[in-house]
Parts: sequence; C-alpha cells; structure tokens
Amino acid sequence: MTEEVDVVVIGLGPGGEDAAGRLAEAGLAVAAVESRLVGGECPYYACVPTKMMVRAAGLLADGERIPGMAGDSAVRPDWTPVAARIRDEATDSWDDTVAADRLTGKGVELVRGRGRITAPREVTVDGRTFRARRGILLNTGTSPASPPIEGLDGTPYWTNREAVQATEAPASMIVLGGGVVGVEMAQAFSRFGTRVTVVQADDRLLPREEPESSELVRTVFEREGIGVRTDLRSDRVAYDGHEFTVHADGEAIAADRLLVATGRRPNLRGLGLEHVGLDEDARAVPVDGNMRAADGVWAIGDITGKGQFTHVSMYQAAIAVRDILGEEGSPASYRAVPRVTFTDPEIGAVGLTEAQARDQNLPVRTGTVELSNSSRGFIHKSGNDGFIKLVESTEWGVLVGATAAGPSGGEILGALAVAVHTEAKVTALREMIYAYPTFHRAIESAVADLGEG
Ligand SMILES: Cc1cc2nc3c(=O)[nH]c(=O)nc-3n(C[C@H](O)[C@H](O)[C@H](O)COP(=O)(O)OP(=O)(O)OC[C@H]3O[C@@H](n4cnc5c(N)ncnc54)[C@H](O)[C@@H]3O)c2cc1C
Ligand SMILES: NC(=O)c1ccc[n+]([C@@H]2O[C@H](COP(=O)([O-])OP(=O)(O)OC[C@H]3O[C@@H](n4cnc5c(N)ncnc54)[C@H](O)[C@@H]3O)[C@@H](O)[C@H]2O)c1
Repeated sequence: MTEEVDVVVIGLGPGGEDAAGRLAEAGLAVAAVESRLVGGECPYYACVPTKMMVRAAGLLADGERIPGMAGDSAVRPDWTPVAARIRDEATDSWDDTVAADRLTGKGVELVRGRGRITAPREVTVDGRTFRARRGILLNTGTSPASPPIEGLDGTPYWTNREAVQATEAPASMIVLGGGVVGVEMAQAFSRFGTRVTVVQADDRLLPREEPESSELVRTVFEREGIGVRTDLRSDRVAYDGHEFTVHADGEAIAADRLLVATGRRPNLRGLGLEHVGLDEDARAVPVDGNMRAADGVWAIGDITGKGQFTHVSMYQAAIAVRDILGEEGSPASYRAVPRVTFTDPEIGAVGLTEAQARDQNLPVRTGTVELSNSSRGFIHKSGNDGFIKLVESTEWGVLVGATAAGPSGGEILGALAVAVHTEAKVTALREMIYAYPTFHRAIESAVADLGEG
C-alpha cells in the first residue's frame, strides 16, 4: 500500500531536520526518513563534539600562558572529562531520542531506515512506499572519504566518527589530511599530550584559505610541537596490530593511531537519483536558487556543493521550505558564506580569498594588519598571533572577501561578514567608530592599509 504525504525528507542533517519540522508546523503531512541519527553529522560526530574538544584544549593552552602574565600554573591534561562531556552532554551516548521526540512533537512522521527514490515523487523505505504530493527534499549529507592508499582498507583507522568517541588521547597520532577536520583535531589532541604529525598532500595546510592563514597555522603548530608535513602523499599504510606506519616518498612515519581526514564524499549512491534525472556519481547535486534539483525534488546541505557547513545547510533549508510552501523570497546567494576553522588562532573568513577574486578577473587590492601590532594584541600578549586581511573590489569599492585570524577570529569575522553581505562601502568602513581596545578595532587599520581613493 502506498502512503500519501505532502513531502518526504530523505536524510535529517541539520537542514533536513529543521525543514521537516517547519513544513509540518505549516500544516503539511511530512514523512522524514533517517538511517542513522536525527540531526546528522553535526551534533553527534562533527561540529558540537569537536568544538567541545577545542574548548577543552583551549583551556589547557590558556593554563600554559599563565606564567609570565598571571603567576604560575601546572597544567595536567586529562581526556576523561572531554570524553564524558561529549558522551553525556553532546550526544546522549549517540542516542537521538530527544531530537526524534522533538521532531515528532512537531507533527513529523519519523521513518527509520534508508530512503530510496523509486519513481518521481515516490520514496521507498524498507518496503514502505510513500507518495509525496509536493515533492522530495534531499539532505543526505556526506561520509568520510577513504583515499585509495594501498593497505589502508581493513585497518582500524579513525575518521571523525571514531575520533569523537575516543575515551583517551592516544600517545601518538598521524593525521592524514591538513584540511579543516585535520587541523582542528590535530591541535586538540596535541594539547592533550598526543604526539601529532599532520601529513598533507597539498603544499599547504588549509589550502582553501588565504596563504597567510596556512602559514600562520603552520607556524603555531610547529611552535606547539605538532609535526607538519606538506606536499607529502602517502602511497602505503601498514598496521601491525599496535602501530600504524604511513609510507610516503620513501619515508616511514609511525604512530599509535591514524586519523583519516582527507575530505568527504556525498551520500548519493543507492538513492535512486536516476528516477528523477540526476546523477548519483556526481560530486554534488546541482540546485537552483530555490534549492530545486529536478521536478518535485529539492536538495540542501553538503550534497549541493555550496559549502559543507551547518549554517549553509540551515540557510538552504529555510529557502527550500519557503519554496515548497509557495512563498516568495530572495534566491540563495553564496557571496558572503562565512567559515571558521576552530584552531587557536581561529581562522575566520568570508567571501573570496585574494586568489579567488583574481581568478575571477576582479580588480582587487588588499589591506592587512597583524593583530600583535594592535592595542588589544599588545595587551593580550601570549597567544596574540593573527591578522586581518581585507580584499576590496576597486571597481565597486566594497569588500568581496576578508579573513580574521587570531584569538576570537570567528567573532571578529561577524563584522566583516556583515560588510561583505551588505556590500557596505569601504568609505563607510573608514568612517565608522571601532571600540577601543577590541580585536575588531584592527579592522580600521586594515581598511587604512587598503589605501585611499
Ligand atoms: C569533524 C567535523 C567538524 C565539523 N565542524 C563544523 C563546524 O564547526 N561548523 C560547521 O558549520 N560545520 C562543521 N562541519 C560540517 C557539518 O558537519 C556539515 O556541514 C553539516 O552536518 C551539514 O550537513 P548536511 O545537512 O548536509 O547533513 P549531514 O549532517 O551530513 O546529515 C545527513 C543525514 O542523512 C542521513 N542519510 C544519508 N543517506 C540517507 C538515506 N538514503 N536515507 C535516510 N537517511 C540518510 C545520514 O544518516 C545523516 O544523518 C564539520 C564536519 C566534520 C566532519
Ligand atoms: N569549523 C568548521 O566549520 C568545519 C570543521 C570541520 C569540517 N568542516 C567541513 O567539512 C569539510 C570536510 O573537511 P575535511 O578536512 O575532511 O576535508 P577538506 O577537503 O577540507 O580537506 C581535506 C584535505 O586532505 C588533503 N588530502 C586529500 N587526500 C590526501 C591524502 N591521500 N593524503 C594526505 N592529504 C590528503 C587535501 O589536500 C585537503 O587539504 C570541510 O571542507 C568543511 O566544509 C567544517
């Protein structure tokens, strides 16, 4: 028997969960299909538990900064409270009952299992078939990608999913991949006493960010004793039952644990996309400004390739909901997508990097200021590494991109994200008043560094 609903949501990442609830609250009949945990990667394996790790690691680092500034300190790292907090406060031992009840409380029918499109506007889950009168919303997210390295398969390597379930900090760890996941985890574990080596295939850490950001993170990591190997591509991995050995360019690096953080693959295989004219082998599901992917199909989140961030998933969810409900609104714009890498210093960025702007043939100039040269940086002293870099379109006189790296870099970014999003004139940024002595006041110096006229 086919069950009739208005919308079937397949995959309940942050955006799918939010959209299902909103559609149900708007009076639609919604079936929401989830094969793992309601809420997806972010609350259980990604944003929330990793930021708890980062917060704890930051406390340790601040403890180390006391000598010379506020007395003496003896810091003894202990992973136990971190693991307990992740287990008890963040994930309820990886149990989504609270989220599931919240969703069904909004009137959503939660269907546990793997959803598959079996015809236009039709989804099958373990033998149950749903007909979606208005359509299907896809939010199936990504899974850790496993690089094709000889010997890797079958070894007990970690991805983010195992790392957040760690009950102790390992003695040593190789982090394969120097992207966002890799650098956040590398520093957090290192501060808990793990001897960490990052092996990055690219010629720099965080290759999607400004080169100055990559350099800053590398400098801080090396100062903290984290090994950073760039331009190094592993060709073989061995595991002897106790230890991993990563072989690369004739070199062998050994450690107790191996964390693979080499990117993500979209969960599109087996989704039945061929029934709606989409390609399950694509790197992303193409969407228009209203998140429509095909007739009767909307897609949101990581699978759309517009930035793998919870805030993008939620932003797109709101647009898809509006469109499904037939309401008018602005189409999606990705001009001012903010992103924060939660290392210490934090790397906050919005819009285009200088290189991306130049690749688009935009005439740009840049302004940069070191935070240590600002009043607040001077006061802050220990741990004041960072900078602000602005990328201005000289044609339009507005910022098209900005980076705020440093203590609270992600918070300083707020002001810059507003400037990029609203296309505030640089002349206006020159004339406004910045509170003294804040870190964000360094924006004024960076604006001055852009030059006049
Ligand atoms: C370690 C780590 C840290 C991160 N930290 C941050 C951060 O600090 N800030 C930030 O903004 N972003 C962060 N991210 C990214 C963030 O986790 C994702 O962008 C976010 O989860 C949004 O993903 P999504 O909405 O596409 O869906 P996901 O969260 O990936 O969820 C998709 C859901 O769909 C389900 N599913 C898949 N296929 C099916 C199917 N056929 N049937 C039923 N269900 C299915 C899955 O089980 C899953 O629950 C981090 C990522 C990682 C890996
Ligand atoms: N703070 C945040 O918002 C946050 C935190 C973590 C993740 N995320 C999101 O999740 C996404 C995925 O993160 P990620 O770090 O897994 O992927 P990524 O694509 O950001 O980085 C993967 C890195 O691995 C390297 N790499 C690829 N193959 C390799 C190999 N064989 N050996 C060594 N290095 C290799 C690449 O050069 C790349 O820099 C991010 O792009 C981001 O959008 C966000």
